[in-house]
Amino acid sequence: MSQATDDSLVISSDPLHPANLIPELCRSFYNLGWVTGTGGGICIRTGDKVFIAPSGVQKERIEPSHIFVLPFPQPEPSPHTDRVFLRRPALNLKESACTPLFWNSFDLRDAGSCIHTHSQHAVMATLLWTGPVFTISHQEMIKGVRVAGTGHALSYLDTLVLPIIENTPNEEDLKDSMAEAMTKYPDAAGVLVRRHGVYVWGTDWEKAKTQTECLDYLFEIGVKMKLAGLPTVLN
Ligand SMILES: CSC[C@@H](O)[C@@H](O)C(=O)COP(=O)(O)O
Ligand SMILES: [Zn+2]
Repeated sequence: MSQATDDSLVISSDPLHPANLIPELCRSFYNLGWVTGTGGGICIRTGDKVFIAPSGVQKERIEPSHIFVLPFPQPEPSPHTDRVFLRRPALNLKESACTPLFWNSFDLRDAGSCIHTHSQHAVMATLLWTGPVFTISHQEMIKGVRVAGTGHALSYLDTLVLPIIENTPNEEDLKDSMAEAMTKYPDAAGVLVRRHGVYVWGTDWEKAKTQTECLDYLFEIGVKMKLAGLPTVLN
């Protein structure tokens, strides 16, 4: 495994540098209840570099020096190669267990950012929608979600459909079922994970963030509607 420690890749006075944005965004996601108890996170890809937070740490207390930088694409895997890094933190940290799932969004959707939340609204949606998809229609916030997460915006008249995959004991093991769901539902902007949370991506961090906000709103109102006995999809 590479031991690169090039701090210039993560130390910048630019507040919009990914290594500054990830800690700032994780703090705001923590306050929304999306990344508490070390769960959840966000990654940002700028062309050929991917910026990823460490695993198992308080996500609201990450510092730029804790960020991993990986090349995109990764070199071809072989029995003798491991994940390749351009920069690893000096501290004894491991990259987020979400890394292979974030990679699905780059490989399959050419995303520039992917967000993983443990929002209770997402988890409740996966409990009340017991089948393979979450669906909702006739909600204004549907217009803030894009086809495939990276295409054009949905219309008020579109029904939002998001696949739900089953959880696994280890986050990494969700990679294949997430990829399968993305292939089966090519227009979906994210993938829900039952009893766990959601992955949402976009062309850049701004669009990943606003789509996650719209989807979280739709999960919350959908759950409330279902509990109130109201239909969530109208004809
Ligand atoms: C409460 S621990 C949750 C983790 O196992 C996992 O689900 C998660 O989302 C975060 O993984 P991490 O490796 O800390 O980035
Ligand atoms: Zn998780």
